Amino acid sequence: MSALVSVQNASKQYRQKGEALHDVSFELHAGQVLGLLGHNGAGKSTLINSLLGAHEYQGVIRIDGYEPVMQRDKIMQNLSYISDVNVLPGWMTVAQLLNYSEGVHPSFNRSKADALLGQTDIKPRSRIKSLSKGMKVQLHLAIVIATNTKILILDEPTLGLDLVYRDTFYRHLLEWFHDGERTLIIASHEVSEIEHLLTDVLILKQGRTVLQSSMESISEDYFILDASDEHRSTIESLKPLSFQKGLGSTKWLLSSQYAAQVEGLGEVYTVKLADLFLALQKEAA
Ligand SMILES: Nc1ncnc2c1ncn2[C@@H]1O[C@H](COP(=O)(O)OP(=O)(O)OP(=O)(O)O)[C@@H](O)[C@H]1O
Repeated sequence: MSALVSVQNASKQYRQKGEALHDVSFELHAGQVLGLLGHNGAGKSTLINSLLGAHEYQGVIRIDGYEPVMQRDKIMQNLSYISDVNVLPGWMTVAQLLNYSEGVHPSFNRSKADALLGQTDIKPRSRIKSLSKGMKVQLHLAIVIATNTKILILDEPTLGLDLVYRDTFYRHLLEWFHDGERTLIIASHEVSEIEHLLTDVLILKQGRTVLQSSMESISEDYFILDASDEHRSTIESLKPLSFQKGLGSTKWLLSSQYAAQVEGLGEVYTVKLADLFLALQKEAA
């Protein structure tokens, strides 16, 4: 099965800023959900804009076999993008946008879009600019779902949405995702919110990859040890990635290569992606 997204040694230099992305590589096949993580300025949007063909880059990128800048019309048939910034045309009504989508996308399933919107408070006659932020995101997702896209990129999709909207958004997203041969890239700062959705993770810092792994390997490669402070110096010699002090004990984030050496020293827990994300941001600071 060929990759839906293939990125080899992608780099990007902005004229005024210098290098914002350095030598990033990954591949995504159907069924994979990649979490693209990094603090502000890490290079997430730069990478996404390269995938969308929005700017020139160095390296080789293929979206469903097509090169994003030269073959943008081709990639847009199977690639959709939802961001926190409002990209829907505010002057249109919901019905006009659906008519338009039906006109430009041959595979657009109007009855699917109508059914999804029927579950929301969004009315066909409403102007898009009069919708709340949460409603706009729901509308955008309904259009993406009805367009039957293969590759979806989400850039902080739920920023500013309340918990109920977030929950509905991710529920619809997952139902749609599991209903076809698709891949998903989710860029976010909200690690704990998306952690359970991911199959893979790519963490960037200052344009460079600091962690690239499947979620399965993360729990195999790292663990948390909650140990009494009498063991502090033993554990410190094992190069912990981070630690969190509690009352009389400390939680250490350790690499699995040291598992045998700390046996019996305390309680062992599975590592959360959020712990690892924070530790790596500090470590490489
Ligand atoms: N159009 C541009 N021109 C010049 N520099 C840019 C441009 N866009 C981004 N940068 C710079 O490139 C670096 C990476 O920015 P980018 O927006 O890709 O990060 P990000 O991970 O998406 O951050 P955030 O989470 O804050 O959106 C930053 O130092 C930023 O200032």
